[in-house]
Amino acid sequence: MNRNQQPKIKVCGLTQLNQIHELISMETDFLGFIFYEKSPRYVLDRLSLEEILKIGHPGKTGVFVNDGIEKITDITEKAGLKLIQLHGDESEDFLIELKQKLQPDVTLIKVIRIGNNDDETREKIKCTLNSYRSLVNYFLFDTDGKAFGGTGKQFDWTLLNEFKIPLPYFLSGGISEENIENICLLNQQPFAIDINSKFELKPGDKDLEKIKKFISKESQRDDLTKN
Ligand SMILES: O=C(O)c1ccccc1NCC(=O)[C@H](O)[C@H](O)COP(=O)(O)O
Repeated sequence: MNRNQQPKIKVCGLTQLNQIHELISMETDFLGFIFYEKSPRYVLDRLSLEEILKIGHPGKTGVFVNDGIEKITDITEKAGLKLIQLHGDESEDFLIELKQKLQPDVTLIKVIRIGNNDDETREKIKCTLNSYRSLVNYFLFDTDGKAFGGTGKQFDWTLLNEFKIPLPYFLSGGISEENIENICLLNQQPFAIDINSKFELKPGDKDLEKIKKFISKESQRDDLTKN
């Protein structure tokens, strides 16, 4: 199994320690913890900050939606987060201030939520890519819906082919074993794939067998590409 050439895997919405340890043994690259209280995957309903701190993994990612700087920096420190995913409408000024308050080794991901395939969406993507490219390490494209995230819905990936994406990016939004086949249609391959609700028994309770099969299939895809 060689996973060097293919997108990395992020599993988001984790709430159970036994599942987290299994995912680490499967070499999952990023573990996503949701600190948005309105999410059915709100991690602090199930795990304490001390428990998250004890998880030794370089891809511990905290997902925040329109939170204040103090809350984000406090949780980042107490939970030992390595990446922060900003999933709301955080402004550029907010990001500048946040970066000043965080340890320099914390990685930032700016989410771009994509709605309809129309000119308004194109403008939003273009503006966000331009304005945030020097402020963050990665972009993450997700589907815009009634909820901020975890919608289980896919956006029109072909929209991404209209842009030169200036940073490595995470592809997200309703990714499943079926639609991942279409990743080959993307001109610029994602740095990572973010999976969530399509791999759950119920919100926050992951289907580990399904994830294992997905990871193994992705690895085979890479091996086949090289043969
Ligand atoms: O998953 C949530 O409940 C959630 C709520 C609010 C903001 C973000 C949230 N999830 C963040 C993620 O990175 C998800 O993996 C992403 O939204 C894709 O989820 P899905 O469409 O279910 O695959």
